[in-house]
Amino acid sequence: MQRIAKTNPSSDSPVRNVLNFVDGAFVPAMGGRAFDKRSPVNGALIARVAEAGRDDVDAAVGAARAALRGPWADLALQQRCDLLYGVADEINRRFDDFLEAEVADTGKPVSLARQIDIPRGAANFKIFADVVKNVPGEVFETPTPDGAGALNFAVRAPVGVVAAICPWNLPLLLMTWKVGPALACGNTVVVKPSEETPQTATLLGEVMNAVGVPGGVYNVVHGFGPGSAGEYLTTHPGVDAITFTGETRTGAAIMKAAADGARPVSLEMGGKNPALVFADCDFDAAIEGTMRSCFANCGQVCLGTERVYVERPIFERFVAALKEKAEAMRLGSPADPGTGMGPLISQEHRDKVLSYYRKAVEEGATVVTGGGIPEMPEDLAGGSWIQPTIWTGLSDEAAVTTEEIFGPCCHIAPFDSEAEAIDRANATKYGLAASVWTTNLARAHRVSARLETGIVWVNSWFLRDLRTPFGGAKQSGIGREGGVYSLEFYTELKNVCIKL
Ligand SMILES: NC(=O)C1=CN([C@@H]2O[C@H](COP(=O)(O)OP(=O)(O)OC[C@H]3O[C@@H](n4cnc5c(N)ncnc54)[C@H](O)[C@@H]3O)[C@@H](O)[C@H]2O)C=CC1
Ligand SMILES: O=C(O)/C=C/C=C(\O)C(=O)O
Repeated sequence: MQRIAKTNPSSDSPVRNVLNFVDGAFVPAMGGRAFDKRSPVNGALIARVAEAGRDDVDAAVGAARAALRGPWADLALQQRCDLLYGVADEINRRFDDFLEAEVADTGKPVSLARQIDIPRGAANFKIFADVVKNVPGEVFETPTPDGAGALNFAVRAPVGVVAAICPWNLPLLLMTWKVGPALACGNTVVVKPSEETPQTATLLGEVMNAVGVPGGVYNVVHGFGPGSAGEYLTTHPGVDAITFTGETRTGAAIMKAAADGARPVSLEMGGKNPALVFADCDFDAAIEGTMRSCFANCGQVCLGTERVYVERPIFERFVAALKEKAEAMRLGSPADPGTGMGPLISQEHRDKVLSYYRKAVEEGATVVTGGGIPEMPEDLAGGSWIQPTIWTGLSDEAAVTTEEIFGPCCHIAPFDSEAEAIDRANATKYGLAASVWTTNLARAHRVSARLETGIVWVNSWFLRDLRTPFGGAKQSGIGREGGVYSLEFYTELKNVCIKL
């Protein structure tokens, strides 16, 4: 096997050569296969990515197993945590490299990735090192017939080799949200990044090597889902647990794969998230927040709002204000600090989003703004650009108001009572996140309590505290991650009973 020290050995070429990372080395696919990665901004070829076959996945899982039993298990908790603090520091030291790679893969504005994606990549290692060092334990004193008693206490052991199947919308953020807690808990990992965003996971391999994380602790295999690295990894018998973020249908397929061997899964899946805007809200804050929740990252955020319910007295004003904001948003080169919105991830995803834009019209929507492909300068014309779009006038049963679109779009509908707003917000198979905009504290409590979602933001959106439980209800997910809640998935609790 050819072993290479850096992610991109042919760095003089504008087209990168992105390799798998197995047992601490960057390696091409054993079968020699590779696929193209194109820029969402202009369609140019930016990378050739090694496509892992069964043999490559097998090697990665084998390396992870060996490290789990060997050098990783030999480290004391403090040493393990020190390495993870080192990873966080090294990501920050190489901030611009990560930023460049993430923006190249996704086309998202540099201003957004600089503020959210890359800092969270580092923070996800630090928080979980803090958590595992500080998590308290419990002791039960158990009476026994001889009067001497017994002590029961639970210790946490790593669950084993963890497969992390990752999406393309927040690649580094969501991948490290899995890898950070997995490693902090003493597991080893094999990551399968999305085929659309191979670079930052690969770059993280360099970071792992630089700070001295033993080979095999962190592995990356590239490829697609069915019939490719995703399927080979999730069906591999050497994988002990699977964590996934992505579409609900894919999550269901992964659950089926995990059933073989009765392996645990953590699933963070789709959403059709509502925002409930009451007439007593701080209007400007509600507009600003809804603007972000609908259009940030070109609408490609699982927590994003696609259904907006506005109390009737402020409905017309709200629609007009959101329209004005959407139309003022600047689409353009990610490098330009004034760019508010980049392209969608790919032409394929744009086809999907555009099919909903057409469907909205067929279903009788009023197109308040957008609805198509924007005019872009010649150098960007080959990108997967799309207009931010707002509709009104659809029923709650329309495809556009019930199915996850994952684009920069929302439907706005009026409501007349609190109970009606809650019922309509809950009338979905999804249950990830909701936003509530009101200055009435009692209402905020009442409504939050009745919303069937894993997360409720009141007068905010995507305001994250990494200690809090994060995950979805209904078909939006299984399990919660964040702070100590991540330990439920990434560790096996073992009770030790000592007879005194
Ligand atoms: N954070 C989220 O909730 C995300 C939701 N989506 C939704 O999913 C739709 C499709 O986007 P995709 O990237 O195709 O999402 P996806 O769910 O198909 O892919 C996510 C990851 O799973 C892998 N994968 C796909 N099928 C697999 C299988 N059978 N076994 C193992 N791994 C598999 C993919 O290669 C990728 O790494 C989007 O239009 C959007 O609606 C997409 C990305 C993120
Ligand atoms: O902030 C997090 O930990 C996770 C955010 C997840 C998404 O935004 C997503 O999956 O789109």
